[in-house]
Amino acid sequence: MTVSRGLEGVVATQSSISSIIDDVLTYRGYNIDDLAEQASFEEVVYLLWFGRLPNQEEHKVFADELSAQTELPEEIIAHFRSYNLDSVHPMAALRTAVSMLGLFDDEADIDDPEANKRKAIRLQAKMPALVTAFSRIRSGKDPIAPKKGLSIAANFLYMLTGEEPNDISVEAFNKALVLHADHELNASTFTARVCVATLSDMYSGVTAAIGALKGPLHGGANERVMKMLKEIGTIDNVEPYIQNALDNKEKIMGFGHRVYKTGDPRAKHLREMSQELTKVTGEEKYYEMSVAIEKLVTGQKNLPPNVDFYSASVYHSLGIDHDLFTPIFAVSRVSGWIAHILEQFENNRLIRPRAEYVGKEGETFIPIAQR
Ligand SMILES: CC(=O)SCCNC(=O)CCNC(=O)[C@H](O)C(C)(C)COP(=O)(O)OP(=O)(O)OC[C@H]1O[C@@H](n2cnc3c(N)ncnc32)[C@H](O)[C@@H]1OP(=O)(O)O
Ligand SMILES: O=C([O-])CC(=O)C(=O)O
Repeated sequence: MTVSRGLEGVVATQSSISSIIDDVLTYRGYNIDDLAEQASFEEVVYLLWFGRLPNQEEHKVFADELSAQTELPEEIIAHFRSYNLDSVHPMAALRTAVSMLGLFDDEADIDDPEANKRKAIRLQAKMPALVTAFSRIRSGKDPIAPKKGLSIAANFLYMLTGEEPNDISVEAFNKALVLHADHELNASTFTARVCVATLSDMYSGVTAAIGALKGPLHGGANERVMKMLKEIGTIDNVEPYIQNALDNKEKIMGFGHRVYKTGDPRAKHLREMSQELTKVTGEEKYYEMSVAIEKLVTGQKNLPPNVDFYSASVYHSLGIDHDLFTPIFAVSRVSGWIAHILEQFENNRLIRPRAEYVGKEGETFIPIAQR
């Protein structure tokens, strides 16, 4: 048996959703750079699920279908209110809430392609509502319904704050959603596929994926990046802080990647957005500190920043609480998880690798009374 630790380099499935070839990322054959600059998040969701870009009419119908399904069951709102809101992490709340959503979906366990598409719309539509409702409830406010006619990006910011966001914020947030939507066989997407390959349901697959995204080696890194920026505090402290961390062989959050070797193509968009948005907020120091960190880490370790690095200062500049950064990742990535779940169902086979056994052998059983 040959063991590949962390399944590095193992090709576990074929997929026609997104590709990373020579450090270029595409969704359904479209370069991420074009999508980031020109597409709405709704268009990207459509593209991921149905394999092609919508025309204007299809886009409108799809956006209307999504906006008609945002309402949350009262029981989930009540559940949020019952938590110890000082200590529950929003990713944990989201994980449980998505699992609960399955309890209120009459088609949750119905496994046919049309029912799966309807579930996909319900699930995607409710994710922003879940994250913003939890955020408002823990600040002692009531959740607010989305505003008709606003995009998913605009509505997220509206439901979070209660105020209609400006165009710069909406454009930036839409771009962030586009950039995070799918990424080949990353850990959370693989988790979703493993789960539904047992012929379990979509809610189980997405719940499992949220659990995988939560960890700091994956989606949870964006919150940790912001924690690091706050700890560093000033541009003068970047060098000693990072040098000390590198000398102690600590991982610098937001750097490195299993697949990209020359750099993550999403990072440059987020770097640009970070520069623009920090100018607007007057907190340029977060952009400047980030650039200085990048210089040190790439210089010394040859590790380029990944998608999580500059997204931290972007979301901070949009006034978003730091522990909502990873839930926002999930609001976007659920589109990719669903695309992969649908693809897995289309051509399913149980996913069950092997482990090389390295434990004891030939042990003699001693009955419990004699041990
Ligand atoms: C959306 C996303 O999921 S993007 C990734 C988000 N995660 C992070 O930003 C967390 C920080 N980064 C990391 O932990 C890693 O780079 C990962 C998890 C992304 C990829 O990990 P792997 O491919 O397993 O690489 P691995 O962890 O084995 O690292 C290889 C070497 O690079 C070093 N390295 C990797 N990432 C970093 C980092 N961020 N800071 C410092 N050193 C690092 C490791 O210490 C290791 O060094 P060694 O060979 O001297 O022991
Ligand atoms: O692909 C990965 O391993 C992690 C990542 O960048 C993502 O999920 O966006």
